[in-house]
Amino acid sequence: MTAPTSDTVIRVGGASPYDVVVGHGLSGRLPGILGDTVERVAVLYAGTLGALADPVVDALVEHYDVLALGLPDGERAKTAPVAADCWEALGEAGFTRSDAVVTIGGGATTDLGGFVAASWLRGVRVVHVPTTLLAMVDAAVGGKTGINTGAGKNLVGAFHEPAGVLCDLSLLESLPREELVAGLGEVVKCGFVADPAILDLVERTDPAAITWDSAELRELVERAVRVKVDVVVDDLRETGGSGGHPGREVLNYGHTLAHAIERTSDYTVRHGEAVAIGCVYVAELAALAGSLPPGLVERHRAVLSRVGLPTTYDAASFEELHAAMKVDKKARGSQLRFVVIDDLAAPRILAGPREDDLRAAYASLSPRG
Ligand SMILES: NC(=O)c1ccc[n+]([C@@H]2O[C@H](COP(=O)([O-])OP(=O)(O)OC[C@H]3O[C@@H](n4cnc5c(N)ncnc54)[C@H](O)[C@@H]3O)[C@@H](O)[C@H]2O)c1
Ligand SMILES: O=C(O)C(=O)C[C@@H](O)[C@H](O)[C@H](O)COP(=O)(O)O
Ligand SMILES: [Zn+2]
Repeated sequence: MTAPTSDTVIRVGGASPYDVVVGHGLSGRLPGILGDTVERVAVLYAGTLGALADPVVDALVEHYDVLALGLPDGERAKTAPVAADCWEALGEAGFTRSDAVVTIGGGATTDLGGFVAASWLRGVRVVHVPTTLLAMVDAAVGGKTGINTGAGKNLVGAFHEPAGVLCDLSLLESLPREELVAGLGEVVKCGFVADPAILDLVERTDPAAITWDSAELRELVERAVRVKVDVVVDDLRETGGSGGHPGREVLNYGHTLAHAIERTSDYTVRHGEAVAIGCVYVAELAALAGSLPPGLVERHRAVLSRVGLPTTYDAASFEELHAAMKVDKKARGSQLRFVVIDDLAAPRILAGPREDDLRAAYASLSPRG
């Protein structure tokens, strides 16, 4: 299949509407999004990705005073000292409320850069240019920003919606295969909680054919972005859904265990890989609670492993992971809460599952039990 050449514009409604654009070669759209009241633009980019950031900076210097700030790679960017360095640089350059931030990188960069934009002068405009599949379908969209602390993942942050998101699929050409596969973890998550057509597409496509320039990848990106957009327009700040739907928390499917795995592995396990393991875990938990048929648990394993994602884990004991899960933001007091599904696209919250079930679900995917 050949991907369409025109851009797809997905509108995110709400109090501060913006567009997520999916296409190829999109940096020319930046001035139109930033507007002509902006004088200075800070480009916060993953320092290893200078070759991707340079053309964007070149396009911006024709219109603005540009401050380019290279960040540590990956999760090492999501720390308080890195945010503080950015605040210092913005202060020295005299950034005001009419100036703006552009982020270029994966989800770690958009999370850190989004947080800097949210906190500088209590909020300046930010446009995200995601360079990983995961950041295109998830991290750059929806306004969640944040950093990690010693106590856990994403524990400090803010909701700060971008002024625009440019998903330039051509930027994925240099993305290592294992990073593209990690992004599919969040895509498949969207398939289970909201859009089963994603699962059908992944199951009928040769995984090797899911490449940066394929029509299949583009359809997966657009479908996953629409899932996220539909959720965040109704529950931007994660205060809850209606009619039994978990609201924005649905996007946290698989994330309670995932974040515990990331933290206890010192972030050596990729986020998307941890999400894959976490999705199998909550499927097992839902089956133990009697709500998810065994066939759907196996479908989790099959579709995730088909694209090369892990569905087992043995690098930590249940006790270590259980302790780490307690700092999850969905927890209330000492009660853990999980997003589970009762069927495809039928999510709900499972509050306070029995510790025996938590342990048994882990034993089903780990020899460490
Ligand atoms: N805010 C949200 O809503 C949200 C949603 C999902 C995930 N996240 C966060 O996103 C982070 C994970 O994001 P990620 O998977 O993009 O990881 P990442 O940002 O760590 O990037 C992964 C690696 O890919 C490299 N890379 C990025 N783009 C590249 C390209 N085009 N070519 C070559 N190499 C490239 C990076 O340098 C890095 O080494 C986690 O911190 C997670 O918590 C946030
Ligand atoms: O946007 C959301 O809401 C999500 O939960 C998307 C997740 O994929 C993402 O990993 C997010 O950063 C997790 O948020 P957290 O609140 O659990 O830290
Ligand atoms: Zn995630």
